[in-house]
Amino acid sequence: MSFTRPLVVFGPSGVGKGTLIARLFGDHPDKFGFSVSHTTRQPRPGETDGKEYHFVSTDTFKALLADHAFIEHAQFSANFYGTSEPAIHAVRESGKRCVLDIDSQGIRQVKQTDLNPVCLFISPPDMDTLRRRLRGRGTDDDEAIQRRLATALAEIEYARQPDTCDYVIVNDDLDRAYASFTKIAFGEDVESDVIPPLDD
Ligand SMILES: Nc1ncnc2c1ncn2[C@@H]1O[C@H](COP(=O)(O)OP(=O)(O)OP(=O)(O)O)[C@@H](O)[C@H]1O
Repeated sequence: MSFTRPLVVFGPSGVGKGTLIARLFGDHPDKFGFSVSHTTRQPRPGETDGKEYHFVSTDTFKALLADHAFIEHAQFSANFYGTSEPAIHAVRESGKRCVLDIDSQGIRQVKQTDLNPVCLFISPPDMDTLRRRLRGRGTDDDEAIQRRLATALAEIEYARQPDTCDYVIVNDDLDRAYASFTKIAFGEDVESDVIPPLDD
């Protein structure tokens, strides 16, 4: 029964992962959830430890990191963020399916745990569409877009390796992609798309 397995969604920046996940969470708030990350940043007013984040000191974070507690971690400005295996299990224990939006580095690590994730690659129909979505989103300057596109090529290459993906969805038409995404999220066995050439 794949509904209980964490759903790992990955794909190049700007392909539409966040859009699909936000729509799924909006439509089914009681069925899906993100895991609660650890962070060294200070709580903002209204934030509760264990709810938005597990707030920890830098020393504690580094000790957890040394103990291989995180399946992925990142640093943004001076703050560390990490996703722990127990935090992912906790989502399932609350009766929801855990959805993870992580990069290929994180996936390699998740695959080494006993989390047994379902891996879903969201592919652009072509690279020109990806470029246009990144520009259209308006959150990055040209240099940042170039960096995201360079990283995209590595993510796509990883996705093409045998045994990386359980499913592929080409995010061409959003409603079509979302219909497949919903089925996979609910554990239905759908026919996977094929990653296009992406050589433009
Ligand atoms: N099928 C689609 N057709 C047209 N535009 C889309 C489609 N899917 C997403 N978009 C648009 O593309 C842009 C990028 O989408 P989004 O931010 O969800 O990407 P992402 O994969 O989550 O990126 P990141 O990894 O950088 O967070 C957004 O402006 C979004 O509205």
